[in-house]
Amino acid sequence: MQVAPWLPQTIKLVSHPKARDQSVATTQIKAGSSILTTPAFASILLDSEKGRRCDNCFRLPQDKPLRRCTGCGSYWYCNAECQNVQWRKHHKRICKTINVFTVSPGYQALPLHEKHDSILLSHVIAQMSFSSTPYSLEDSSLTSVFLSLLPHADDSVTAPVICPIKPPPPAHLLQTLYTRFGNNNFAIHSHLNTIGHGIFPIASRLFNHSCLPNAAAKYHLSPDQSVVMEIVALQEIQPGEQICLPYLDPALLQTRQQILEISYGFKCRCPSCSFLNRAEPLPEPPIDPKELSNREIQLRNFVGFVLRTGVELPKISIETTLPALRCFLRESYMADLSNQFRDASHESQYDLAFESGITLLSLYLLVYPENYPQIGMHLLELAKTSWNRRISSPDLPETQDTEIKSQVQVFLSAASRVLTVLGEEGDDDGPLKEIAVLERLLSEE
Ligand SMILES: C[S@@+](CC[C@H](N)C(=O)[O-])C[C@H]1O[C@@H](n2cnc3c(N)ncnc32)[C@H](O)[C@@H]1O
Repeated sequence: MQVAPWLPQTIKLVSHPKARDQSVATTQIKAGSSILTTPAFASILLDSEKGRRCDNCFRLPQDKPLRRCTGCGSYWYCNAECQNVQWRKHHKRICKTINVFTVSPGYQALPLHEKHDSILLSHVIAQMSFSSTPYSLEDSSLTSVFLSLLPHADDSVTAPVICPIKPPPPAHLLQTLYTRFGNNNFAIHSHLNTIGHGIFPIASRLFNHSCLPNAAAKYHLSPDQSVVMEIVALQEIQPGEQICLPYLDPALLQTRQQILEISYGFKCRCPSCSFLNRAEPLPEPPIDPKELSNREIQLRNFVGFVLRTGVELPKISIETTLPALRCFLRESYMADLSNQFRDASHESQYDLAFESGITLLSLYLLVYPENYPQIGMHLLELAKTSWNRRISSPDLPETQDTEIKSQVQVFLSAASRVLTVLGEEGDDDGPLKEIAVLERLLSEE
């Protein structure tokens, strides 16, 4: 069988009973290794990021303010290079029409996510119009891989209106492209904040979903370039093992199965979903505050995060959750706990923040797979909370101060260990840099 030129050597495609194909490792892949690096076929910034970031490379302004396209005033760039790259890629075809289009009733009537889809589809069509044979389906390898992707299971999805482009595309092309959007496109993020949407056809072709993924996507924002996606192994992957990505946040414990069915057209059978289905109906968390607090202590002991320097994070699977603790496997409980931790940290209620923060960490360790970035980001938040407690109480007795200082160190080293697996990504000043600054300040004391 001929091997596609874009297939990384560490992967082979084999058939999957429900998802056409699956990618399996041909060799052992170490945690933190790069599995695939692939450029965006097309991308758009979220509305909320327009004017804040460069429309080409998605970077925040560096030393000078962004320059606005003088033609339409609706696209912003860091410099002439980025503007030229995007002009040649698609902007030349839409610069004159985009403003009239985005105030038109047809565009205005679209819900926000379809507005994003409409602009992304406009970018794809503008790109394809530049070909020597406009709208050729074999135009480039990314075009043909994109068109080979599985369409959305619901064939009633209809393409939104797009910006007028000359020459006009054949009507069926919009629909052919759009039926691949919902179940294939990616949210582009920087340090877990979504900043845009993009089409990365090779990654879509290769990776199925799991709520316990062994790999994750990160994005590189480099000067004068479109966004590049990198898929990184979160754990050691054995030869023959399927490589999966999370299509959504696995902490959406109750809604994720429905979202996967509606948006992606499949029932998730990962070990975590199978366990949750078996565990239904979940018991309610205790109403009595004392009883709730005791049960939370039981949860923290069960997961076994111990605040000792150099401690390894416990490896624990959701499937082992004791019946009495299953009441906590609710996304609403996790959301409330996360708000409680954030509010208590902001309001300097450090005991409450510490307790809810450790309970939340215990749940993250149960729900997310090993080295999942959310775990590392939360450990960094815990470190910052303990840090703030120290600096806001200069008169703490020395033993207590030493204890909190060592807490900060443990949280920082655990955060660093987790986040180093995914590595640097997104905007320049990321969590790994923050950790390095805090570690330096601690060591200089
Ligand atoms: C991004 S594509 C994945 C690539 C696909 N395996 C292929 O051969 O092109 C997403 C589609 O793959 C299928 N899929 C992905 N993960 C799945 C899973 N865990 N179980 C069943 N189907 C899945 C669904 O049809 C989904 O809409």
